[in-house]
Amino acid sequence: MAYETIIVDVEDHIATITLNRPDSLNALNSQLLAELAKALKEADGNDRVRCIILTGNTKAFAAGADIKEMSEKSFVDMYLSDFFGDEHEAITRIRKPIIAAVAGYALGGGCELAMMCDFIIAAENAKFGQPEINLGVVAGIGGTQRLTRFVGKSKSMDMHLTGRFMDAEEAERSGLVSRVVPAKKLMEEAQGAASKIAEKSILTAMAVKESVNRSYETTLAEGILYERRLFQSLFATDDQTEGMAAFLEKRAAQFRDK
Ligand SMILES: CCCCCCCCCCCCC[C@H](O)CC(=O)SCCNC(=O)CCNC(=O)[C@H](O)C(C)(C)COP(=O)(O)OP(=O)(O)OC[C@H]1O[C@@H](n2cnc3c(N)ncnc32)[C@H](O)[C@@H]1OP(=O)(O)O
Repeated sequence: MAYETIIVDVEDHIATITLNRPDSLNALNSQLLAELAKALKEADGNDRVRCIILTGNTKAFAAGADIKEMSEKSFVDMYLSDFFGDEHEAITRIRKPIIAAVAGYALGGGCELAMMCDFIIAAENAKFGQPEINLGVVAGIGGTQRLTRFVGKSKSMDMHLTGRFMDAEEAERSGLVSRVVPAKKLMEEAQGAASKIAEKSILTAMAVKESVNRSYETTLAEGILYERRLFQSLFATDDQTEGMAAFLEKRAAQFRDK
């Protein structure tokens, strides 16, 4: 399908989705979000795809929701349509791993989008923030909830109340991002991580994603039980047999998603 606001490239079992509204620093308008939802769903359903990378350009991952588009909305518009409700569902239902490769600005909805991915690899020039307070609103798609869980109340409250940005070094130090690399190495690093994930059993990769995400939804005891049942259930797969046999035979495992 031809997209206008994103670019989709599928190669070597990796789907790379690039946000492509450079004139507005990839502001997330309804068209881009609809195209992104469709592309993510297609990648998730494409048997050739084993890992997804979501990225922007060197200046911006996404500078947030499109302020011009939102400025024309009323409470009634937002509430009756449950604005952004479908978008949240669309990304949280994706079962394959999604890596956010962030350079430049990831602000507001851009930061929230990156946090909904499975992990973030940041370029040294990345800047994260939830500056919605400057617009007279709070974050609207998980920013106050995920950032607080990821970096702690004090830093999250600081960022939401002051609207300040955090740079890549602070983001890594606070646990928001997994790795920081030179901007020119960002896609190489993200593709390297995606390639490693693509070599694993998709069954196990999906189970890992479910189990880690479950830790934000339940108690420790319930989460440990959920994880243990997933661990036990994977012993019913050929991939577990292959993985352990390969180790003992000192060879690379050949997983077949069975
Ligand atoms: C489908 C799959 C799942 C998807 C789910 C996740 C996505 C959810 C998206 C919706 C989220 C809604 C809830 C969210 O919490 C609400 C928000 O995001 S509110 C917006 C928050 N962001 C901001 O407040 C940042 C605004 N921008 C700035 O502060 C500055 O632009 C900057 C980033 C500091 C850069 O400053 P400069 O370098 O000076 O550049 P300019 O300001 O001149 O910008 C260049 C150009 O881009 C336009 N622009 C920048 N940001 C936005 C924006 N957010 N919306 C619209 N347009 C933007 C700016 O107007 C300039 O355009 P020009 O004037 O040149 O035409």
